[in-house]
Amino acid sequence: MFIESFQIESPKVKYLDNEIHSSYTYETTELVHEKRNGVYQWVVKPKSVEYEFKTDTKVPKLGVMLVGWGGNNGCTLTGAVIANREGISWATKDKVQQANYYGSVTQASSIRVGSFNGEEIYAPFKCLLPMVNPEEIVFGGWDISDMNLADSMARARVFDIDLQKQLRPYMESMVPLPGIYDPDFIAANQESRANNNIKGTKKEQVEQIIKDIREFKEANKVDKVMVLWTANTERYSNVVVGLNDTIENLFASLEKNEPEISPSSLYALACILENVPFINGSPQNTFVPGLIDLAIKNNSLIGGDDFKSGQTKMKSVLVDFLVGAGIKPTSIVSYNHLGNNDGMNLSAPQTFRSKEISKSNVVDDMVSSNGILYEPGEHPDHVIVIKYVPYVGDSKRAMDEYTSEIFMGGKSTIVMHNTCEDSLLAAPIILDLVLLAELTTRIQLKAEGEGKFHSFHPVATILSYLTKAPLVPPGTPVVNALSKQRSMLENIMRACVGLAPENNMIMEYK
Ligand SMILES: NC(=O)c1ccc[n+]([C@@H]2O[C@H](COP(=O)([O-])OP(=O)(O)OC[C@H]3O[C@@H](n4cnc5c(N)ncnc54)[C@H](O)[C@@H]3O)[C@@H](O)[C@H]2O)c1
Ligand SMILES: O=P([O-])([O-])O[C@@H]1[C@@H](O)[C@H](O)[C@@H](O)[C@H](O)[C@@H]1O
Repeated sequence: MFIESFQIESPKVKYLDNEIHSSYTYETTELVHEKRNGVYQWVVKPKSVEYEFKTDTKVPKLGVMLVGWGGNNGCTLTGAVIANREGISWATKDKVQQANYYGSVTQASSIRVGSFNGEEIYAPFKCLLPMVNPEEIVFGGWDISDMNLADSMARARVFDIDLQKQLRPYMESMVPLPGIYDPDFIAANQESRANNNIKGTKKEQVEQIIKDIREFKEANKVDKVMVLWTANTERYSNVVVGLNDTIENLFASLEKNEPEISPSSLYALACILENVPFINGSPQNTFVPGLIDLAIKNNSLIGGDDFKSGQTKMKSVLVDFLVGAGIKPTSIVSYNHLGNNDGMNLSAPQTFRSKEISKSNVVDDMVSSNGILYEPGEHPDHVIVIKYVPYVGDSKRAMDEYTSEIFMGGKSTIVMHNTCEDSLLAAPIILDLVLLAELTTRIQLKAEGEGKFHSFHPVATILSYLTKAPLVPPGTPVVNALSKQRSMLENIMRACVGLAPENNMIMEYK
C-alpha cells in the first residue's frame, strides 16, 4: 500500500522549529588480520558507533546555474520543470500527456516505511527530509552558444512539438551567459557553435565566473546557488607534478595562464573559491588533485563524475545481480549510437576516451568482490563502442551483450536493446544531483568521540547513485553497484530522522 505522508514518533528523533535532530547507532564491523595459534587469521568484530545528525529544515530559495545550459540536457530539464510548475499537458499521437518527474529518485521513487495488517507500506522518497521544490528553482547558466533556450529546445528535438509550443514563451527569454571555450579540450566539430565566449586569461575567466554567480544570486534573490556541469565532455587533463598536483601549483599555473587547465576545472575553481557546490555531469577529470585539495580545504562540496543514466546504470544492476548470484560475466560489450551534439562531440577520439573510461570502470567493485569467480587481477573483457549517427538525434540506441560462465561449463548470453531520448534519462538525474547536494549541505553530523558537529566530507560520495564514476575522497572505496548506492543514500537519510536502515529482513513474518 502507498501512503502520501507519515510522522515519526521515536525517542531517537526531535522535530525542532528549524531543525531535525536525530541519534543513530551505526552498526558496522572492525576487521583485524592477526596471528592466532601461529596462523594469520581475519577476525571480524561487530562494532557500534553512536551518531547524532542535525538537519536544517529551512529550505532555501535555490538557484541552479548549469554549465552548458543551452545543451539538450540543460534545456530539457528547464522545460520539464516549467511544464510541471505550470501544469502543462500536451497532445501526443497516443494520448494527452501530463508533465511528470519520472526517472527522478527524489521526485518519483518511494521508500518502505513498514508493514500494516500484513501489507507492506510505502511512501514518497522525498517525505524523509525537507528538500527544495523543483518548481521553485531559478535556472540560469552559461553556454559557448548564445542560442536561447526555446531555440535550443527545438534544436534538441527531445520534446513533442505541442509541448515545445507551450514552453516557448517561457524559454525564449532565457539566454545563457558566455562560457569558457577552449577548443583544445572538446571536439573540433563544436567550434561552429562557440559564439558566446568569455575573453581573457584563464584567471580573468575564473573571475568572470565568480562575478556571474554573484550577479545571478543577487538578481534572482536566491539564498543558495549550485553549479552543475552538463556541457560537452572534455578530454582528460594531464595531471602533472608542478602543474595541478597541489593547491599551490594550481594557483601558480593559473597565474601563468597554463594551457593545460581545462574549462571545467576553471568553472569548478571559481565555485570552490565562492563556496558554491560544483557537480560534474561529464566523465572528464575536472577534479585534478590540486582542485580536490582546495575543495577539502575550503569545505566546498564537489561531486561527480558523469551522470549514470542508461547503459551504465543497467550494467551496474545486471553485473551486480550476476556476480551476486555466483554467475561469472566474462565478456561485456556495450554499443550505442546516437545523433545528438553529445554524440557528435564524442566522435572525437580524445573526448570518447573520457567516456570510455567512465563506462568501463563501473564493474570493477563488483568483480573484485568475488574471489570465487575471479582470480586476483582477472576481469571480464569489456568493450565500449559509441557511434555518431545524426539521423537518430537524441534517441540513443543501446545494444549490450553480456556473456557469462554458468554452472558446469555452461554459457549464458544476455542481449539487451534500449532506445530512448538520452536527455530524458539525464535530466531527472541532474535534478536529483542538485536537490540532494543542496540537502546534504544542510546536514551536520557528529560521531561519538567527535567534539563538535561537522558537515559531510566535501567530496560528496552520497551522490554516487547518480554518477558513472563516483568521485570519492582520496583513499576511500568506490562502490558502483546500484542497489548498494541507493541503499546507502536512503539509509543515511533514514538515519537523519532516527529510522534504522532498511534491512529487508521483515522478521515480523518469519
Ligand atoms: N544521457 C545523457 O544525456 C548523458 C549521460 C551521461 C553524461 N552526459 C553528459 O552530459 C553532457 C551534456 O549532454 P548533452 O546531451 O546535453 O550535450 P549537448 O552537447 O547537447 O550540450 C552541451 C552544451 O554545452 C555547451 N558547452 C560546451 N562546452 C562548454 C563550456 N566550456 N562552457 C559552457 N558551455 C559549454 C555546448 O554548447 C552545448 O550547448 C555531455 O558531456 C554528456 O556526455 C549525458
Ligand atoms: O549513461 P549511459 O547510457 O551509460 O552512457 C551514455 C552513452 O551511452 C552515450 O553515448 C553518451 O552520449 C551519453 O552521454 C551517456 O554517457
